[in-house]
Amino acid sequence: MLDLKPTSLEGVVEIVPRKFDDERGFFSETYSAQALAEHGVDLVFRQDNHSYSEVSGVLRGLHYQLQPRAQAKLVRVVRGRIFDVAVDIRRGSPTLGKWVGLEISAEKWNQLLVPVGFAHGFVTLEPATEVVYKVTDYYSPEHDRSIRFDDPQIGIAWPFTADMVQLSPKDRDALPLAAADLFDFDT
Ligand SMILES: Cc1cn([C@H]2C[C@H](O)[C@@H](COP(=O)(O)OP(=O)(O)O[C@H]3O[C@@H](C)C(=O)[C@@H](O)[C@H]3O)O2)c(=O)[nH]c1=O
Repeated sequence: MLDLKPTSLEGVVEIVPRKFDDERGFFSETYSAQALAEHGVDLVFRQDNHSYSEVSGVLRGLHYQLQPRAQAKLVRVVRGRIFDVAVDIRRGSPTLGKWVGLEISAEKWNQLLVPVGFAHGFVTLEPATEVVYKVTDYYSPEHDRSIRFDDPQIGIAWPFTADMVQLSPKDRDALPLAAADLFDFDT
């Protein structure tokens, strides 16, 4: 049982799994292929990822893998909070370059589904934040790409200014959208 909420970008959806609280704590099915299929989401996930960020303001992104190793992602937070972002990077898409961002947290128990064709990134809003996400293909460094998180052409309203965030060297050297390898709209 889960709730599916559309966002302003078609295909990017917020998912809220049911959570059963009781005197011991809670129980929740955090992923059910069947429950997602009932909502028309038919994906095969092949890898689970878990990242830990020590401080608030750690920004990872905007990342994607090119075809044929593209990944859809199902993102959740088991500790702390993030501002999670998906950007449409499909050439020919009516929403090319548009972004959607929302808070994903352990407290809200929500998830973000980022389809193939979108770049993904997040910034931590609390220290010791742990993000756990499923991806539909294996990591492939040759296909791995990063787009600048602060590309003015995209204009993401991050909750931190660029001088406040902590980036990896790869993300510091990322290309703007205009210079990036994109997807085709029909992929
Ligand atoms: C992403 C990834 C990284 N690694 C390794 C490579 C590197 O040595 C180390 C850290 O990698 P990165 O700096 O790319 O990690 P990170 O910046 O956390 O990358 C992640 O960011 C978020 C926003 C995403 O959407 C993910 O798909 C992924 O790109 O982990 C793997 O072994 N498997 C993987 O799937």
